[in-house]
Amino acid sequence: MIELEGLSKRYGDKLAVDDLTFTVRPGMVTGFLGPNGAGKSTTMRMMLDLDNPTSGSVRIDGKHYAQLTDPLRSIGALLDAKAMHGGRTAYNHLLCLAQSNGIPTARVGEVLEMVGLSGVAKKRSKGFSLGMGQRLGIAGALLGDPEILMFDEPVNGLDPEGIHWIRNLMKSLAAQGRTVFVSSHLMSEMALTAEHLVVIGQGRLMADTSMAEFIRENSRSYVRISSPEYERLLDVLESAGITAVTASDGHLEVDGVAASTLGELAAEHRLVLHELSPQQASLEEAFMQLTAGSVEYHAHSSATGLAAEAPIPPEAGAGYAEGAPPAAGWGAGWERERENRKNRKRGL
Ligand SMILES: Nc1ncnc2c1ncn2[C@@H]1O[C@H](COP(=O)(O)OP(=O)(O)OP(=O)(O)O)[C@@H](O)[C@H]1O
Repeated sequence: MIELEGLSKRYGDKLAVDDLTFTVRPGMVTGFLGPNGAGKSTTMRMMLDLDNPTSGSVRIDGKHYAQLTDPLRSIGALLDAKAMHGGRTAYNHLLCLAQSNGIPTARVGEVLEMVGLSGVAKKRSKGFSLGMGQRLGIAGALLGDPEILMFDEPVNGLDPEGIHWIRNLMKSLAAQGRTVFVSSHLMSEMALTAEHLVVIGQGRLMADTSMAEFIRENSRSYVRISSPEYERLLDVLESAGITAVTASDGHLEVDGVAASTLGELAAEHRLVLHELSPQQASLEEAFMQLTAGSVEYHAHSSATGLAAEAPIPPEAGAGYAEGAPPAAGWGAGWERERENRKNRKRGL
């Protein structure tokens, strides 16, 4: 278990980490998300005592990092795969780590085998590809067979087979009851790997909740419905008091009504339907929705004619941090369209 309490880090006038309090629990993969510059790496460095907090504390299974006798036996981490002595062979790099943490030499061969680097064990790591470097970093994290593992962008540079491997590795480590804390910008990957999420923006805690809850709270779910009798479908829906919005591809989108209710309504009016499908947003959409107000570095999209939605306050739900920065309105366009339709109906 990793416990953060009031953790803050200031660099000059920049508050990189702002009063973070959360617990990373064993038995599951916890994803650590945040836009660029949100403070993820700084937080992870403080967890490993590589940076001193300005205030607050981190406890690793109840102890400060400095109190751990052989740290690699308690917490293994992959932070920066390039942060190793390139002149050393993969084997010697791991051997040095093992010897400084009282880990038996035999474990070096074991972890090299686990990460698929046995064949290059005697090669200097400076000749390694990005993916090989990541694998060596992961071998270092696994070396002490620790109960807690932390990975910063572990799939960076890995090929599809490598990504699949690390995903299964993290899940199996968590299934063994270990604490697994992982940051990644690859949302699709995170959605497949993490069960719980901690999200930060501008150094502040924005969410500490389950993956399912996070997506549910930060996305719009609706039903796509289409019929060859478009106008009649619209009339049927309107007469039932249901607002539908026409999507750019000509389908109708209905918010807040179950697909089964819509199907029964269509059947009652002998309407042929070509599509009736409930839609749920992805983790990526939910993440962008929550963090839209806290993104520091973003490209301008004026060249493409795309415009961002105006921010509206998020609806706070369970697990959401008080005072989290405002998110852009996921349903703002939808609400506008609903108003327009009402106005058209009133002849405005
Ligand atoms: N050593 C440092 N000195 C000064 N400022 C720093 C230092 N390290 C980080 N920062 C600043 O602190 C903020 C948080 O940086 P950090 O690298 O922790 O973010 P991150 O969430 O890991 O970002 P990314 O996703 O881009 O890796 C940034 O504004 C960064 O510029």
